[in-house]
Amino acid sequence: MSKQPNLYTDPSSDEVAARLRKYVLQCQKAAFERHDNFQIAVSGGSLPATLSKALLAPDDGTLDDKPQFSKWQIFFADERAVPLDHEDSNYGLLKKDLLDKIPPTTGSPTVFPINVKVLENTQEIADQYQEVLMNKFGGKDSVRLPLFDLILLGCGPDGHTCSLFPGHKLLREQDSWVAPIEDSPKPPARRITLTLPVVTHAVKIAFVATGGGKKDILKQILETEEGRSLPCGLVNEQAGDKVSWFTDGAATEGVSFPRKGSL
Ligand SMILES: O=C(O)[C@H](O)[C@@H](O)[C@H](O)[C@H](O)COP(=O)(O)O
Repeated sequence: MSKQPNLYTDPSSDEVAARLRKYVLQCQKAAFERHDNFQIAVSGGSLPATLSKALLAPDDGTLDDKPQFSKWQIFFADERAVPLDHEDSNYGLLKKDLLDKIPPTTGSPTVFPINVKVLENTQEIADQYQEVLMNKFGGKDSVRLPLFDLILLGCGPDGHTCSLFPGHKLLREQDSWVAPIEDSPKPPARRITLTLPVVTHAVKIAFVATGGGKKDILKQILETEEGRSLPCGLVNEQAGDKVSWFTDGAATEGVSFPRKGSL
């Protein structure tokens, strides 16, 4: 894939959230032209809080500026093998930061958490989550890969994304849609994650990275050869201009990769 990802840099995290809102709503509009719902996957980390700031801001009264939550289907790009009310749960985080704050009059998204009855077996959590995806996106025999309208991701300080970590064998997984990981270097160790082919197949992929703690890794991912083989770099390489990075000035200080102006 020769096309480059889109890099957007705004001065503050509030402005990042405002731009992210516009982008998500553009993706929603494009999804409604293809089908009657908006199918997204989200990660954990700081993303749910930024998403909440973006999506719960007052709208301008037009349909294009409203998240139509009742038509949203929200899946998890990765999840930790813990109960849904555990402080490490990505579902729990999304619930606290976003879902619980959506005004009931706006309509509620349909959310697809992991099956907590099989927590002791990460392979089984992954298999069951893959089955959830098969039901929603067509079985594995009828579609090669699920096609998310949008996947929203974070970027770890080592260049990981979802629960795909640098140098890990999971980066080579080609067959499964959802895979278990028992040795995540970021705690907790036991998780499930969408695989790289699923992530890069999505219609659009957005990374949100803010704060000075991200500047070294962003420079590496966007500007160096070795950064291209990190998980975030592989997404850039394989999905090209389907990928957009939403960053603030602190996260991209010293990064000379060309910025995009408007969305
Ligand atoms: O569940 C997880 O641990 C995440 O999905 C992980 O991939 C996260 O998105 C990054 O580590 C960035 O996290 P921050 O946004 O908090 O830096």
